[in-house]
Amino acid sequence: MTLTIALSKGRIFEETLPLLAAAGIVPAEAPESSRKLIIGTNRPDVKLVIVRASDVPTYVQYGAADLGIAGRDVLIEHGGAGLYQPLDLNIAKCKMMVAVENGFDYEAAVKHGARLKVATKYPQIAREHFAAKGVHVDIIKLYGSMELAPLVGLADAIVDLVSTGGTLKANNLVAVEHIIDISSRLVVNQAALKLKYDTIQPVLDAFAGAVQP
Ligand SMILES: Nc1ncnc2c1ncn2[C@@H]1O[C@H](COP(=O)(O)OP(=O)(O)OP(=O)(O)O)[C@@H](O)[C@H]1O
Ligand SMILES: O=P(O)(O)OC[C@H]1O[C@H](OP(=O)(O)OP(=O)(O)O)[C@H](O)[C@@H]1O
Repeated sequence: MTLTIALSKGRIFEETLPLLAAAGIVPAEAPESSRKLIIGTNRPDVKLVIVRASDVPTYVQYGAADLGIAGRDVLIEHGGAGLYQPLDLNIAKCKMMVAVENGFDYEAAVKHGARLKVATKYPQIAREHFAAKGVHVDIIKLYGSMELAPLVGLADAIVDLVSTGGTLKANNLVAVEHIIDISSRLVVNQAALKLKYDTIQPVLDAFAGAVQP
C-alpha cells in the first residue's frame, strides 16, 4: 500500500522532519530548493505532496493524501469534515490573538456597542470569538499582511497569529485579547485509515512516540 502525506513548505515541513524520521521516512529533497510538488522519500511506498498550508485539510478530506499536517487555525476554518484528527503534534505553536494599533481604546470600542471592523485571514474563528462576547463585527477577509489593516484605516482590529510578537511590535500594534492556543495536528483520511490501517497505524504510533511535550 502506498502512503501519501500532505505537507506545507516552511515551518510545518521543517518541524515535521524529526517526526517523519521517527517513522523511518526521509524526504529525497527539500521543498524549499525544489519546484517539485511530489517528493519521494527513502521509502518507495511513501511520498510527500507539497501544498498550501490552508489546502492540507482539503487534500486529505478528498483522499488525494492519506495523511496531512495542519494548524488548528486551518482546521477550524476548514471545518474538519472527513478528517480524523488523532494527534496534536505540538509543533508550529503560536496564539490566535486580537490586536489593535497602539493607542486605540479597544475596551471602549467594545463597550460602546458600535460595530468593530475586524480584518483577518480567519473569519470563522473571528466571528465565533466576537459572537461569544456579544460584540457586533464587520469581518474583512484578507489573505495576509493583516498587520497593515489598522495602520491604513481598513480595520479597527485584526485577528491573527502571534508567536514572538515581533510582527505586531514592528507595526506599532498591541495584542488585546487571546483567542486560542494554536499548534499543528496530524489529520488522516477516515476511509484511508480503514483501508490502509497496516501502513498508517505504525506511522501514527511513531509520530505519537516522537511528539515533544
Ligand atoms: N509565527 C508563527 N509561529 C509559529 N507557528 C505559526 C506562525 N505562523 C503560522 N503558524 C502556524 O503554522 C501554520 C503554517 O503557517 P505558514 O506560514 O507555513 O502558512 P501560511 O502562510 O499561514 O498559509 P497559506 O500558505 O495557506 O497562506 C499556520 O497554519 C499556523 O498554524
Ligand atoms: O509574532 P511573530 O513571531 O512575529 O509571528 C507572527 C507572524 O507569523 C505569521 O506570519 P508568517 O511568518 O507565517 O508570514 P506569512 O503569513 O506571510 O506566511 C503571522 O501571520 C504573523 O504575521
